[in-house]
Amino acid sequence: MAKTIWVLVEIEDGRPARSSLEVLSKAAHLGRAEAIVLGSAAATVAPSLGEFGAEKVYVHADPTYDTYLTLPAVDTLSDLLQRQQPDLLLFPTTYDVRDIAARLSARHNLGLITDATDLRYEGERLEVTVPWGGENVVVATHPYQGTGIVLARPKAFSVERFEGRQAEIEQLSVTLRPESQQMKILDRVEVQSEGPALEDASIIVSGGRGLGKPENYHLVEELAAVLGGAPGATRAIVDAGWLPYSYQIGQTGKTVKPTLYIACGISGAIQHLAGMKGSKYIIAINKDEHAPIFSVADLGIVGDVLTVLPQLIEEVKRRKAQL
Ligand SMILES: Cc1cc2nc3c(=O)[nH]c(=O)nc-3n(C[C@H](O)[C@H](O)[C@H](O)COP(=O)(O)OP(=O)(O)OC[C@H]3O[C@@H](n4cnc5c(N)ncnc54)[C@H](O)[C@@H]3O)c2cc1C
Repeated sequence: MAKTIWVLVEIEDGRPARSSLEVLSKAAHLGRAEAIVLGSAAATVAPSLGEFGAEKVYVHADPTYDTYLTLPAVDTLSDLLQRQQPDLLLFPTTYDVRDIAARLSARHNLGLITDATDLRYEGERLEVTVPWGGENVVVATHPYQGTGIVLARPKAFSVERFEGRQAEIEQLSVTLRPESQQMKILDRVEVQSEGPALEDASIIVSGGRGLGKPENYHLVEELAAVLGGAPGATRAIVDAGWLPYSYQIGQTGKTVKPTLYIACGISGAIQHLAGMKGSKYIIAINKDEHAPIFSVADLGIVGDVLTVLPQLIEEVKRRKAQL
């Protein structure tokens, strides 16, 4: 029998978030995909989800979900889980959803596998692929019967269209508990940046501690700008306060998959590689010819970033001027 897979669909700017649609498309290939959409824009978003693979959508269009952090969503999903037992909750890895998944796992004693890059059913058994440092992966499963939870990495799956599919819509009637309205969102602050977002950029120029000091990071920004890409960073320089966390790429930062990733003064620690080694082409600039980053690079430049970057920027500008 087809597996029933629930996907929690987040809303961004009144539309379903891309990371949710990626996971919904995957769920539709694995079995019967059912979406849950919560918040003031839920009723508007719900009808479009059939096109992305949902066969059924549970809707609760209540603004409380927009105002309070995660707990109202956890309550609603918990109520739904008590009434129905899907085979799997397949969720995108985002800040809120990570929190929701952890709380559901604890409340209902459900197995939780995080950081998935792929999953499939082998008969009744779910096999989840999880990167495990360097070139290694592990295949994990939920050993017990019943619902399991998997959090998938962003960009692990593509968004697909299921032409003509129309989802059945069920309005949830849930009473939201006042005791779950304790963490109120006071303000939403959008970090202003020019050029494409890191997650969407097809070219990323990323800087590390090899840049020497924060004032040199402008070289990374300049190269990203002339190439029409986005600037990124390692945790070392984010932790050092050079840049906000939104720039961090790696295991505890963003996972990116651009066509071209240029690593400048980055050693290539496994935690950094975890977030960028899916890039199609990697260029590394490092003065240490034995730096681990060269093991994943398609093109390696052994040299001082402070010398190489200005030359590269000038050369790109010169060639662009000739176009
Ligand atoms: C649990 C955990 C999670 C982590 N998560 C992340 C994560 O999400 N993202 C992440 O990035 N890191 C993460 N880290 C940290 C990671 O282990 C490394 O410490 C970090 O990636 C190193 O950053 P870096 O390459 O900028 O610095 P370094 O490792 O110090 O490397 C600097 C490099 O620059 C080169 N260099 C120096 N001067 C020059 C120059 N003038 N020109 C050219 N090259 C030069 C050096 O040869 C060296 O290779 C995590 C660590 C842990 C324990």
